[in-house]
Amino acid sequence: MDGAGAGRRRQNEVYRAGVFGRSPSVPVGIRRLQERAERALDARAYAYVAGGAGDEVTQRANRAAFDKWAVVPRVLRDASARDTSVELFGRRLPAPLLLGPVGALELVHPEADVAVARAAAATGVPMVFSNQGSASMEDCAAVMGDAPRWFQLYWSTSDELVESLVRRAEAAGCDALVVTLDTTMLGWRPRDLDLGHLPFALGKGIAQYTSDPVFRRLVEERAAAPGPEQAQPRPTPAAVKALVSMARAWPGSFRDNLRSPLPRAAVETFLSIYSRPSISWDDLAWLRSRTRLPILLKGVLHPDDARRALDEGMDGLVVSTHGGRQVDRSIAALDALPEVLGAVAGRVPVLLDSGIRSGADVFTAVALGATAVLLGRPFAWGLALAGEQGVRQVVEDVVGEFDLTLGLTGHTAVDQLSPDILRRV
Ligand SMILES: Cc1cc2nc3c(=O)[nH]c(=O)nc-3n(C[C@H](O)[C@H](O)[C@H](O)COP(=O)(O)O)c2cc1C
Ligand SMILES: O=C(O)C(=O)c1ccccc1
Repeated sequence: MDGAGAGRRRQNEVYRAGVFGRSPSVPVGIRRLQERAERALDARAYAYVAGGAGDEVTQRANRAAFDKWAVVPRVLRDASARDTSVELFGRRLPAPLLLGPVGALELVHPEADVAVARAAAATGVPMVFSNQGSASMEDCAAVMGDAPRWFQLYWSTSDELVESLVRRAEAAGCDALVVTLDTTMLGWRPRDLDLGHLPFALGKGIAQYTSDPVFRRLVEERAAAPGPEQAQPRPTPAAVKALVSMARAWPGSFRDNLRSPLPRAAVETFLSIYSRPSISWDDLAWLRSRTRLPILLKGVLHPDDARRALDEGMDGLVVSTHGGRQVDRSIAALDALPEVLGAVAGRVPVLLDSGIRSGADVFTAVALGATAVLLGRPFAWGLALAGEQGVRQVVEDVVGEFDLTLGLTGHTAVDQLSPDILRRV
């Protein structure tokens, strides 16, 4: 779908549906949407998506930060014809909105990333493929036509794997790379820890690895040359699940694979490879020299880091707290945005996520100066309840409310928004 005008058409559809009484496939209001998802999901899947780090102070602060801003609408400005589209890295998007990277979505719905990819393509809103996806970027791209998509990278300990992922993202038609920097280690997440859940989530987010030629070669090398025989501890149920998903990822009979050293080698390789906590600024030049795609850094909250990112030739930032899942008591994303914008001074796009729940939230973030925002948990709730259609409706609802808010505050285009329309309350 073309970007310009798409938002408008969609909003008309939303209205028509409402006026003629077609009931939505998932609740329109975010609270009921999440309540319904909580009832539909098993306790561990719900805890995994809903939960945050520590006492979830940052997760709440991400929402409270929006409540500290109020919109002061303007009247009598003819807002009859509106355009919600924005241009980002040379491409026109239907709204300042993307679907953020969310890993292990198979916990929520069997069609996982592929259902999200179809919904993204249907709405024209870009999908950011997660490095920890439950489906490979190639399988997602295959259902998207030439609709926009980006790839999110977790920096592996293997440069070879990083390079392979980048080449695959280019070949899969991705328009940008998002390097997530706030999750070199998974945060302290009591809900998951209490349910003994983490290895299980990791096991559902391995498709980018098991579909990767470099990863597969490393696993086969490890399986062929096992280290000295060690007494293996009795695997936990979660570890058994991880072994089973790894065994499924290789060709050949599942039973034979499960008996072979492959699954264990795959899990060991994955655990030793998937993250590199030693990553530092010096590593960025290496990535910069290996791709012409725009590179954005996700998880930047400090203005000095924003300045450094520009010095390193980065093309954009995503101000994010990872949805409050990483550092409890970290500053809320929206509270960090103004200083980051000050440091960037308009030189590159600055995106934001963490706490976006509605079109009114998109409006506030964009009015404060964000170029676009990423949606996270809300589309996962839509996916949980109604698969592709649920994601699609959540996206259409957010864009529809954004369009209405734009018009009802006296604007006809996104570039008219500025902090003038907001007051601190
Ligand atoms: C279940 C779940 C899985 C996530 N997985 C990833 C991931 O694989 N990569 C990544 O960069 N961010 C990941 N995130 C963070 C999101 O991209 C985004 O920053 C966050 O969801 C924004 O917060 P919000 O959902 O509360 O708005 C994940 C978030 C959730 C809720
Ligand atoms: O849960 C997350 O927030 C996340 O980023 C992740 C990391 C590893 C596997 C799956 C998701």
